[in-house]
Amino acid sequence: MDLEIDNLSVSRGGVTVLEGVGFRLRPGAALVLRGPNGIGKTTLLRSIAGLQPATVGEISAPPEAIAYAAHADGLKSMLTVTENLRFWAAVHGGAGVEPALQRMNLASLRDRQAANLSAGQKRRLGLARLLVTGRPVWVLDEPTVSLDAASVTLFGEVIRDHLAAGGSALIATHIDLGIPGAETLDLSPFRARPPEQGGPAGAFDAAFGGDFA
Ligand SMILES: Nc1ncnc2c1ncn2[C@@H]1O[C@H](COP(=O)(O)OP(=O)(O)OP(=O)(O)O)[C@@H](O)[C@H]1O
Repeated sequence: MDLEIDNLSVSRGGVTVLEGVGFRLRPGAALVLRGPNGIGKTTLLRSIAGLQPATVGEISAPPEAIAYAAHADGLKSMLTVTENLRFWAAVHGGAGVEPALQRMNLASLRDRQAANLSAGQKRRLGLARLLVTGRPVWVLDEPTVSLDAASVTLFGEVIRDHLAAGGSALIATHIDLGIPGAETLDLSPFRARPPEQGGPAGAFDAAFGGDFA
């Protein structure tokens, strides 16, 4: 499924942070979003995932096509690793949990409560969720935070397999995930301009100065 973004403006706390964002993500493709802290990467990804409305513009793919991995892993701390994956598989009606356990190197932790996982193990479980959704468009917000080098390499392979199977991935990341052919989109040119420079009312907030300087 294509993910096509056209002339999108997104806001945070009532303030427009990005405007005029457009790109197309085809099956088998990956697009890496870049930009300094505070530019609006998370805000853009949340809007594409359907968690908050865009103020202007169009998003072609329905939220049901999108698997979103946010900063927070969204784990159910009292459930085991396997139970967490079963829960998400049931919610999404996607694939079985065993391949996801194996693929994200979680098999030896299958019966451990999520609350008792390390930060990197929690992150691997959060990413394993992507595999049980069966959804084609992965939207990933800094997915490698807390992962060690081996797990970063592993997750890069998981993404490559997903692309080879016809999926796609939109990724905000500051590190190289080793995905051949991945394109990069720098969000800096889409930063909302202050009103006196022709931007929409409310686009400027003095508090942004530090991040955008
Ligand atoms: N509730 C809010 N009200 C006003 N502004 C907000 C609010 N929440 C976040 N912001 C601002 O919106 C801007 C975009 O934030 P966002 O988290 O999307 O940036 P980001 O590019 O993902 O940053 P990072 O790389 O640090 O994760 C930031 O300047 C942030 O300070």
